[in-house]
Amino acid sequence: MPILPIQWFRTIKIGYSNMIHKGPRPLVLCGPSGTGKSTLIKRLFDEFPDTFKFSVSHTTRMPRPGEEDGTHYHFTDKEKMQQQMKNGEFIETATFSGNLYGTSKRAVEEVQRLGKVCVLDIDIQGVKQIKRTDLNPFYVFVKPPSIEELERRLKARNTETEESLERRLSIARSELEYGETPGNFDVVIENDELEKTYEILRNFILATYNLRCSTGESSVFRFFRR
Ligand SMILES: Nc1ncnc2c1ncn2[C@@H]1O[C@H](COP(=O)(O)OP(=O)(O)OP(=O)(O)O)[C@@H](O)[C@H]1O
Repeated sequence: MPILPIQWFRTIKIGYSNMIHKGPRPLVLCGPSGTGKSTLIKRLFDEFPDTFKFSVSHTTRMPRPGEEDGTHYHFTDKEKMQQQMKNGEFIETATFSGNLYGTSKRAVEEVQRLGKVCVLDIDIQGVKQIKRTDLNPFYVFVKPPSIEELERRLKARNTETEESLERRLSIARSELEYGETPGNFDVVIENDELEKTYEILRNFILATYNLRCSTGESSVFRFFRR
C-alpha cells in the first residue's frame, strides 16, 4: 500500500480538516446588535448540545456568588491580563465598567481539544482581530432585513435606552458595510423569518463541518461524521 503524505489526510475533511492536531475549526457568528445571533445560537445549542461549546472568557471583575473560576470565567487581574494582551494571547478584548474582558486563544483551543466546535459571538472588531491569528474559523455574518427592522427588534427587546439604541444603529450601519463586502465572511445570512434563517444556518453548518444528521426513533437528531 502506498504511503500517503499527511497533507492527503488533511484534505479529506473540510470542517474537521485540522482535527488531527487541534480539533474542529471554530465558528464565528457576527452581525449588528439585535440581528438575532443569540437567538440563533440558542437554537443551535438546543438542537445539538454535544457539538457546540462556548469558550470560557477572561475577566478582571470579581467573581459573583456561585461563579467558579475556569467554568463561568477565568478570573484574573488587570496587570496579568494586560501583560497577556501584550504577548498576543487574546483574540479579542473589551472594557465594560472599568473591567477587562477577553477571549484567549487558549480558551478556544481548549474547546477544540474536546472535539467540539467553539462558537464565538463577536463584533466586527473581534472578527478583524481573529483574522490576524491562526485560529482559522468559519465566519458567518447575520444581517437584519433592514435598519428599520433592526430598530424595531431592538425596541421590542426592551434592553436599550434612546441613547444606546442610537449608538447601536449607527454602529450597525458601518458593520453592515463590512459584513456585506465580498470575501469578509464565508456566508451572509439575512435574518428575516427566524425559522427560515435557522434552516439556512443549520444547512451551512451541516455541510461545512461535513456532518449529517438523521432522525432517530425518538425523533432526536443525531450527528454522524461522514
Ligand atoms: N427573525 C426574527 N424575527 C423577529 N424577531 C427576531 C428574529 N430573530 C431574533 N428576533 C428578536 O430580535 C431581538 C434581538 O435578537 P438577539 O438578542 O438574538 O440579537 P443579538 O444579535 O444576539 O443581539 P446582541 O448582539 O445585542 O446580543 C430578540 O428580542 C429576538 O427575539
